[in-house]
Amino acid sequence: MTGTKAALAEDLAPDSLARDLRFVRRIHRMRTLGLGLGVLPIASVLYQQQAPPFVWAALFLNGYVWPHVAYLLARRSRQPARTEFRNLIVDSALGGMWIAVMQFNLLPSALLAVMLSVDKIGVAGWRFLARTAAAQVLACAAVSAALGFPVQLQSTMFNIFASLPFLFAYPTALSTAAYQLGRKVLRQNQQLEHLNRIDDITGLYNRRHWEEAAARELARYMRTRRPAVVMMIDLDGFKQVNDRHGHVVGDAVLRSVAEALKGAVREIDTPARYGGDEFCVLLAETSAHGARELAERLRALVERMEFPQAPGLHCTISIGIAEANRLLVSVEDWVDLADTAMYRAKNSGRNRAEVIRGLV
Ligand SMILES: Nc1nc2c(ncn2[C@@H]2O[C@H](COP(=O)(O)OP(=O)(O)OP(=O)(O)O)[C@@H](O)[C@H]2O)c(=O)[nH]1
Repeated sequence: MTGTKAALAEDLAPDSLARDLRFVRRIHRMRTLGLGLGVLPIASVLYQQQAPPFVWAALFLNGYVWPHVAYLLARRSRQPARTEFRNLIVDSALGGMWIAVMQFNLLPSALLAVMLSVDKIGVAGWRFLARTAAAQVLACAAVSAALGFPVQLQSTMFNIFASLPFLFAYPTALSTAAYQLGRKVLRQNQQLEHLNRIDDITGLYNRRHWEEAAARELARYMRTRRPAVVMMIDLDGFKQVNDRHGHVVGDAVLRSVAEALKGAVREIDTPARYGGDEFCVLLAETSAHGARELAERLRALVERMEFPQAPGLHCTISIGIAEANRLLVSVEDWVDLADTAMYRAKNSGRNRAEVIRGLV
């Protein structure tokens, strides 16, 4: 597997540890920033309340120790993502607790409640928010009840200033993370789309991609009457190669022929694996005459090939060539024509190229 393919497979796997750990790291960064800055508005209220030292200690632990504890818990867990979701619920509960301790001081409390909601939606949507909000409300109600339901809504200028860094920095960081995630998904979709068009064994384009390219070329031919050729190439007696030498050697033969094909055609041509032991090439701006020269070169190349895994093995190919003509209605017609030429080559003794002429 190529690096890209391996990374993509890992990301798309239903249970990928590496992906979970990336998720845990992302949450750790957001939590460290959010709590680091979230401490400021809470501290401004505690300062005004002249809170006792143990409350300050609790704030310090929550703001600067809990992010690292949560990270370690998730990292060491067998199911890091699941543990991280649990940590996020704890975050919300602790947030609810601080709202009660601040006696619902309006701006810091609203800020805390909003930030703890938007990041949950960003991580896992509205359903998850419902769970975390429940934890937040319960913790808030319990602590407020324990304190005798004190309410002091008014926010001072000091509270407002202390809230500003959190107010600006956290949403910015959240939207940056969401943007990066969106870009990544887009990139992965593009990679997937590309991989869906590549043949695994040979690395050539597959039939799906090739047929689309051939349809475009046929449409171009109909508009411009510029020559174009479809070439079908089939290995001779490939079943025997597999039977005698095994499928690993068979695959190596397919790869070698694909390499020869890639090396022989021009940038504007489209070689592909049509399926099984059959290859196809779309040759733009090429007449049947030019295609025959290429076919001959290719035929000679394959005939001379040697395979270290199977000394003494020699392979040949039969090639059918069909130029585009105005009676072609579809790519299938064009392929049929080239296939007919290829079967003629097989029936005439193999290891040769045949051009089909005229409008069939
Ligand atoms: N190793 C390998 N073999 C494949 C693959 N795909 C198809 N084949 C084999 O290719 C062989 C094609 O055989 P046939 O279509 O009968 O043709 P042939 O033996 O080449 O005979 P002619 O075409 O008449 O010369 C079959 O044995 C398939 O199993 C593949 O990806 N790898």
